Amino acid sequence: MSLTRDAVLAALKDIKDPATGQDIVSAGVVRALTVDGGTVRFVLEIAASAAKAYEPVRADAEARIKALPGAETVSVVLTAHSKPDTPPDLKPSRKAQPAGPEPVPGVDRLVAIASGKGGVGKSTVASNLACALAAEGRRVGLLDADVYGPSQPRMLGVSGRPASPDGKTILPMRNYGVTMMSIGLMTNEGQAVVWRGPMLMGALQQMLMQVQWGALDVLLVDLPPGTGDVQMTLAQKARLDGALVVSTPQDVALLDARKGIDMFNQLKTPIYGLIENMSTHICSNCGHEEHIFGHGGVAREAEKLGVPLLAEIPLHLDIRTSSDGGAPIVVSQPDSPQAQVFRDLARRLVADGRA
Ligand SMILES: Nc1ncnc2c1ncn2[C@@H]1O[C@H](COP(=O)(O)OP(=O)(O)OP(=O)(O)O)[C@@H](O)[C@H]1O
Repeated sequence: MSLTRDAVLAALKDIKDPATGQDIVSAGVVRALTVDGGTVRFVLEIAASAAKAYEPVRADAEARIKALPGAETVSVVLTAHSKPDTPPDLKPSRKAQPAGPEPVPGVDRLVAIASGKGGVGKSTVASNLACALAAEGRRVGLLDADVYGPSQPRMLGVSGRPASPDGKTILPMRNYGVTMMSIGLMTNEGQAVVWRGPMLMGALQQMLMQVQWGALDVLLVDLPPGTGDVQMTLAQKARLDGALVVSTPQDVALLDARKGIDMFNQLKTPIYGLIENMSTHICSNCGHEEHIFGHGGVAREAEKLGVPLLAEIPLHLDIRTSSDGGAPIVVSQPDSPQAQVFRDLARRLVADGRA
């Protein structure tokens, strides 16, 4: 029996909206529902501050739809409300946006660096990979789209405001051979920013399309963790060539990484591979190796998912201190074994024509 939109809506009507007490369909929380064969996708549009309260609702909705006859793949994402009352800081200068993904001008390849879970070292991988690609002679850009914790200015030792001489385009920053732009350079330092859906889209689109990236072999995009607006917007607005998914070996991180991979599959973005970070701990005093977070989990997961495991990056104090100090280990200790892992990753991506 094939799954119908009505059957999906009927199942969702059994779920109560915590904010209004109505069912989530009547409360207008369910948006952008598509039912395509056995694939069901929709968003739950909620207030930005209510994300925690709605996670059980999201999980419940996903479980109920999955249990319907004919349901195969179900994607439910939480997205923040679009209240028109707060004007965005960042106004895209173009009004009508063309539908469908566009190439980023001058950029040959657009590659996302994603993680399902926060704090797994996605930004550390992104900055080191960018520097390693630059060391291979590639023209590389890094767009820090981690709206919830932009860390690339600190990791790449970049500060100051990007200039906009004509008021329309933005000049990117540059360090260690990497052309970079970060959402953190466009907001005031230390200022908490609550991004709503449309603001995110505007800011991301502006950073992709209005920054003068110049001619680049590859533009890496450091995404926020998880599966939300930024990921969706990126895949819908820009022609994304592929994604690298970073995970630590723990089960919880892997579980989230799987969700990330599922999302990219649904967005039809090829997964170039998994990167295991904090793979083994190497003691900075004695060099002793220890598998703090377990070992082999990401390799097993990669095999299960049929994607390559591209790198296993050790947990090493120097990786953290170098990033904290504004010179990634690939730059500050290029001949160290830790830097070598990133350089091997860069070489592999170049050899495969992906960077
Ligand atoms: N392999 C590693 N060895 C040592 N420290 C690491 C390693 N990878 C990341 N770290 C440290 O872990 C912390 C989190 O890393 P990072 O900011 O790159 O994670 P993230 O996944 O981008 O986080 P967020 O969820 O905030 O975007 C940082 O202090 C970083 O220096």
